[in-house]
Amino acid sequence: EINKPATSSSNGSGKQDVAADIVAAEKYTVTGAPAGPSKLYQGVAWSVHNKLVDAFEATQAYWKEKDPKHVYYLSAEFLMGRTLTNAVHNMGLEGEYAEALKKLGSSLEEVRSQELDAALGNGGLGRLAACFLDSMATLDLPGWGYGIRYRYGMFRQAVKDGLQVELPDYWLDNGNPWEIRRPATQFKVGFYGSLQDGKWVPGEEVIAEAYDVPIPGYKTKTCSNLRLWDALPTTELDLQAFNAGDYVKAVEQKRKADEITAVLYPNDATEEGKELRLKQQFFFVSASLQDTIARYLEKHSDLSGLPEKACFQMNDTHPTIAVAELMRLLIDVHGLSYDDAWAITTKTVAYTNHTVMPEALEKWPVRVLAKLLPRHMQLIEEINDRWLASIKDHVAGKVEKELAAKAAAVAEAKAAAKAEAQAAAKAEGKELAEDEEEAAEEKKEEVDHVAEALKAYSIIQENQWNKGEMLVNMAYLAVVGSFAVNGVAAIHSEIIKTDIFPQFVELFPERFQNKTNGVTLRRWLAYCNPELSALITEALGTDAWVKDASLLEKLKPFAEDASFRARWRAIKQQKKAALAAHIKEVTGYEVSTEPLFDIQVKRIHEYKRQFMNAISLIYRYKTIKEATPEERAKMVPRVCVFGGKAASAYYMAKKIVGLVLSISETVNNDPDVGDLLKVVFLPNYNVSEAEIIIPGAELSQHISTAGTEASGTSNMKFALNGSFIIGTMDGANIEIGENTGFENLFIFGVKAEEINRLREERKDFKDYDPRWTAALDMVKAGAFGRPDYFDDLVASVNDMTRGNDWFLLANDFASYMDAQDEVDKLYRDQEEWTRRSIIYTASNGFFSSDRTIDQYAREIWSVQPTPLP
Ligand SMILES: CCc1ccc([C@H](C)CC(=O)N[C@@H]2O[C@H](CO)[C@@H](O)[C@H](O)[C@H]2O)cc1
Repeated sequence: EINKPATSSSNGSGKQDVAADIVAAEKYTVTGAPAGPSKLYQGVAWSVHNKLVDAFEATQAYWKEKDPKHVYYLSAEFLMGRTLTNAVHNMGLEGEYAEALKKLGSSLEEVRSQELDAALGNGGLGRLAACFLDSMATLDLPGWGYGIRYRYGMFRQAVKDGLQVELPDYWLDNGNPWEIRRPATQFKVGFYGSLQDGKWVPGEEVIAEAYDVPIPGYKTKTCSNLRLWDALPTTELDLQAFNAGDYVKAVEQKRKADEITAVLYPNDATEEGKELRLKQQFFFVSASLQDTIARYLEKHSDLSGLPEKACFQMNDTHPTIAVAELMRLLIDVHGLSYDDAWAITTKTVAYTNHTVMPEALEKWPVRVLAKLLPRHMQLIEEINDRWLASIKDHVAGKVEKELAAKAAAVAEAKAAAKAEAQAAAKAEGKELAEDEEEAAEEKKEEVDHVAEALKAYSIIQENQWNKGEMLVNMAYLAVVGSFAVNGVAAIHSEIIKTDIFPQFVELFPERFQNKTNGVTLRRWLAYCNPELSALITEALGTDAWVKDASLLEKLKPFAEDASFRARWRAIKQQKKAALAAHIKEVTGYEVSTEPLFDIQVKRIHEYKRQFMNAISLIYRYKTIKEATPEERAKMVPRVCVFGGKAASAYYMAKKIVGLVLSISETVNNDPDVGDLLKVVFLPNYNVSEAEIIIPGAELSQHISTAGTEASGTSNMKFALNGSFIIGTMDGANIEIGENTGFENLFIFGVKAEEINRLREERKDFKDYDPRWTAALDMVKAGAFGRPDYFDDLVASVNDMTRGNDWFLLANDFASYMDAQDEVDKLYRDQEEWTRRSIIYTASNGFFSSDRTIDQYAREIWSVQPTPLP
């Protein structure tokens, strides 16, 4: 079934003649591209494909036979990036392929840049899923990822006339050697239609076809799976319609199927609420659940055993329709009772929350859900009714207590008032009259209170911005339908308990956990920074740290060794040079490698405060312009790099990109500035760009308003590559500080617990830092061109009359600037800087996704490592 391009036989030594392999596989390439790196890349990729398939089949066959419990990671996004380097190194084939490519007059370095990124994700959430797959395979954990095979991934970002433009991501045009099409693995998925005597009769049906992407573990035979679903029409061409000349109708079904998996929604933290988005979510969830149940029933007949053999982890609320779909499959298709189905569902499904931003929490209008998925809406209503019924007494008890307390307070106040009035009346020699109907009023009120209080627990709730419209709160459905709920960093897991789900924590506190994020050390240190990795391996005398990150701790003593520091610094310089070359190639800007390389790369979002960074650079520019030669001589030069995509419909984020580009244009072409400051916006930030940028960084910025960034994962990648962090007490910055020692981080800004108060008071905020005002005045004065264009951006943080600056940039600016001065101060002492840079790498093995996944496996999934014999 699996298509394996014919490759050459072994060269008699049993050792596969990889070079011949590659040449043979080159013929297999789809594109017919002329000889050259891209064709060679295809040849290498297909030859690696074969080795992957062997490992994949062996693993899946073994797990099928052993039938261990599996975890299924349901995610609408998998930001995989490139595969070649990761696959060759994880399978320990780098030697063979380097040698073979040398024979063919090329190298892995040369061919790997021919590969297009698999950009099936927006940012943090999608990349985390990819790191998790690498760790699950490396830890030999039986598990699959389930997602969508988008035809077009995350848009490619280009810059035109100083603005972001979005271009389609034709990532499949040259074929995809990393997937295996499974024409035999297909499931029907229905939409719309109606309920006829309780049975759902879909109005539209498509076929979900599987594509398997082998996921090789590091230094293990285990090769797990990422199954992505593509949508096919039940009938490709409606010949009747065609013959009747209705050509549109003839291909209508195909068009409808194609649109489901056509494109990834490019929003990173604002829900769009488009019906097609829900269609995408249900499509991959239904196919994944049907697939898992079908494979379960191949070995088991009783579905009540499913929780022992499968666990579904929902990557945020995007797959949460799974709660209703599993109920439908168990009841409508497999004939279980509601209670049995609910018992199975709530023992099988778990939910991870990745954001507290209100605009990112999905709430589907009942109208939309009922139209697209009438049976599921019916089930969600039943789930909600039974849920509210099950907690009614608890809530009534609470209301009673609160009312009693309030009544007592009111009575006390009344009694006091009455005593006072009576005393006053007595003083004037008059009697006081009793009033009946007040008692009646109290009685009536009590009834409403319980109903009112229950609303706070209801999965189905009224839209507070559009009275009368009912919404399904997908996060509430996820919490009620899951046996475990976790946040992605310590502070975040506390915030979701206190701010997002307090009423649920009250009822089942044990369900709430924390699982601090992590990143794979293979891609994000060993493979993107082989030079630094070689030095670490040499120092530790082993490369075991790549699989056991806690061994990095042993690097600490080397920080005190000057010669080791010199080699460490030399490698950082090397990586800075590589980054500088990339900047030159992509932007044309020449940057020196002497300055401090200061990086902020992540999705553009107001809460991530790229704008505050930009304002600080305007002031740095102003300082340079006004400085005397003596002062300039003492300044620490900087190369400041920005990277990140703005969601295509996110107006303010696009303005921020525009401002950074204007600052870059102005500063970099200002002869007065020279190498003292260069500002660069690197377009199309993605996984492959990150692999070049992160090793070349010396300072990375994670400056979100405290309490807004759930975790962050680039902070971990920078820290592991010896790059300092300037940041707020937010997300995983805090745990990085705890591991690295806060004295080694440049922490600034208000704390999460102060935010609400400061937001209250922000309208009377007066003490603007003069550096802030000076910088914004330059923008308003047109120092960076098109002042009108930036007017509302400036107003968004500087005009409290318009109730702005929600993310408190003005509040944090002074301490941010002071922290930046601390950075300059330390950078002047390169020995101390390097010493601490080594401490960063040595202290943050905790942030390996192997540690994270090991915790999920033990504390949520109850899945055991099942390595091949
Ligand atoms: C409905 C649109 C939408 C799309 C994506 C999202 C994601 C949850 C946003 C996201 O990527 N969150 C990031 O997840 C990372 C992995 O846990 C965290 O490290 C980041 O802090 C968090 O912003 C929300 C809403």
